[in-house]
Amino acid sequence: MIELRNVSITYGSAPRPAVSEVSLSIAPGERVGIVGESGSGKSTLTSAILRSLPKGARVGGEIVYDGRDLGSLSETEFRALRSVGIARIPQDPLASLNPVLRVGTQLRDVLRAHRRLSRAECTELVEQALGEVGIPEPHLKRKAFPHELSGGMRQRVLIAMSLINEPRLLIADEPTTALDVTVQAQIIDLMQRELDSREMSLLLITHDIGVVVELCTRIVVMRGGRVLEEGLTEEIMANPQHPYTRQLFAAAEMQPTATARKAGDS
Ligand SMILES: Nc1ncnc2c1ncn2[C@@H]1O[C@H](COP(=O)(O)OP(=O)(O)OP(=O)(O)O)[C@@H](O)[C@H]1O
Repeated sequence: MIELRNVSITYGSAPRPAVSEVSLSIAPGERVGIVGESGSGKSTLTSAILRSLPKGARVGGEIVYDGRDLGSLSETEFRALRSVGIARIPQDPLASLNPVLRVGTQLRDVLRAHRRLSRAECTELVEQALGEVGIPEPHLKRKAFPHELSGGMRQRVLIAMSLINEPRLLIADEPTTALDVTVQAQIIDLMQRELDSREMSLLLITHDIGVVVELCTRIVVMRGGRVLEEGLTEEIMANPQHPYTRQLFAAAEMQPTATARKAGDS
């Protein structure tokens, strides 16, 4: 579905690339997690897929989506492809919602961006989407402004927004980082449920390998702009090759082999 072929990205006049020669493919329905410390190049990679890198950044290699090189599409072609094919859950719910628009209006605008729907149809779909992500009383909450909702509720709204047009690829960039620990667990559960009920691919970006283990079938470990290690989640958990991967497990307070055994037992 999406394939990165030897992708390197350099910002402006930076002396070395932020991302070096990364190759990666995601099949339909596959869930891939990219994990690595701050500065390892994870967000740069997703920005390249979404063509949202700052001016002056140079991208080498190819990013191919459904057989088309994204770099060769016009702005209009890319926008059309993106609105139906690729959606993103951003990192910071508050910064990503418009503070002066009701959440229902923001969801309706996303729906209407590429579908012709009556007002009543929009309202019905918006309420349904809010209900699905566990927002209580969606018929009332759709009229709320973002600041009237808790951080967890706002992240649920963004998840509803990213799913409302049924994308084929969902990109989630640190979707739980801005939330407190209990809410993080609820959002991971919600994402798990939504992923299980849809035929959708996931590219998850995080510094927390625990989140990847919960949600992804495959792990890609990045450091210094390069892929250090890649493999099926259970294989990497059972037998991490690189000391850095073991450090990530330690930072997430997970014992790779012991956790794998526990997961296998259940
Ligand atoms: N707009 C920019 N201009 C110049 N350099 C940048 C820019 N954005 C990121 N970088 C550099 O690119 C490298 C990779 O950063 P990136 O944000 O992709 O890493 P990350 O793994 O996503 O980190 P984080 O988890 O902190 O978001 C870093 O060295 C960073 O300083």
